Amino acid sequence: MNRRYSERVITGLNHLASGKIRDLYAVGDDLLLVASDKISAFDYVLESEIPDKGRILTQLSMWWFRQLADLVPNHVISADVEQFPAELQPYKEELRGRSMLCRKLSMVQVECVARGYLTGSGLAEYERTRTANGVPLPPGLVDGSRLDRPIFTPAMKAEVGQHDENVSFEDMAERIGDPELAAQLKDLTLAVYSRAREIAEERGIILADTKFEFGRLRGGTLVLADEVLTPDSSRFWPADEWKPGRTQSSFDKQYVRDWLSSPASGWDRKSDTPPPVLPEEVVQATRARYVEAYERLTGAKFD
Ligand SMILES: N#Cc1c(N)ncnc1-c1cnn(Cc2cccc(F)c2)c1
Repeated sequence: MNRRYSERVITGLNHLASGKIRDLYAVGDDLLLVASDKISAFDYVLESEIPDKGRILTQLSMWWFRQLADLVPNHVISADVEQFPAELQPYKEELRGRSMLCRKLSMVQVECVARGYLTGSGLAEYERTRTANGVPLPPGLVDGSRLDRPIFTPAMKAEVGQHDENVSFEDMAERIGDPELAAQLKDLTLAVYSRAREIAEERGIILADTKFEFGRLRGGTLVLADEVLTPDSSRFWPADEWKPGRTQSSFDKQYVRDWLSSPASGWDRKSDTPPPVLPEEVVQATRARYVEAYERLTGAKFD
């Protein structure tokens, strides 16, 4: 396992894997997803942590799973540590609010991305070919353009630390060897994104794009996995600052990006050096943005 994350791993639990921000453990036949307070920016996982980020994003995921339950089943058993198995009870204060006990799935090896707006890797391909994952798009689109209808832009999962490979729908269908499943992934991804985008826009937040992961239960049912519709798996933009033709302001990471890009940080993004520790005021302002996103979307106070 990558040494960088070793200090985060809860010794005594059966650790399976670590992503940049989260850790995965085996608990009997189930899995435990634990979100840290780490934050990434400019493709680096920063040394600084954002207090409560793991709890805020886990509780946001749980809220979205409940909002979407009529559209798609999900893998969550419980996010209440009081209901966790006995072997987890010694760790319950460390796990409280930031962990989800989930059913172990046979994961579909596709990152199911829905885009309602053009930016990032989708924009880069469009600027070269006027397509996104091989899908022709209208002329004249710019960074942040809202698409007439959301598009499905799948990616094949890459090794940790590498970027996923954007592929066409047809290529994805061939590589998973199941055209029916490919069509189901596309339909579900677009339906769930469309519902979530509406909910977010009613609350002044643009859900520009998002990445879903799906897996199958033992009986074959396709369910929504991983975390969903958080600022780590999606691009959240403040709707009142949206202006196509420029880089949009990130709802949650703009303070971090601006400070790291400013002379105050002393950091050169083009250098191979990792970003410096964040000033406390940037940490606290970023925490406040995560709390604001949670409270505006769910209508509940974060406590
Ligand atoms: N969700 C889920 C899931 C499931 N319900 N069943 C089987 N496998 C997974 C699963 C496998 N990789 N990941 C991503 C991942 C990697 C590293 C750390 C993380 F927190 C998360 C998720």
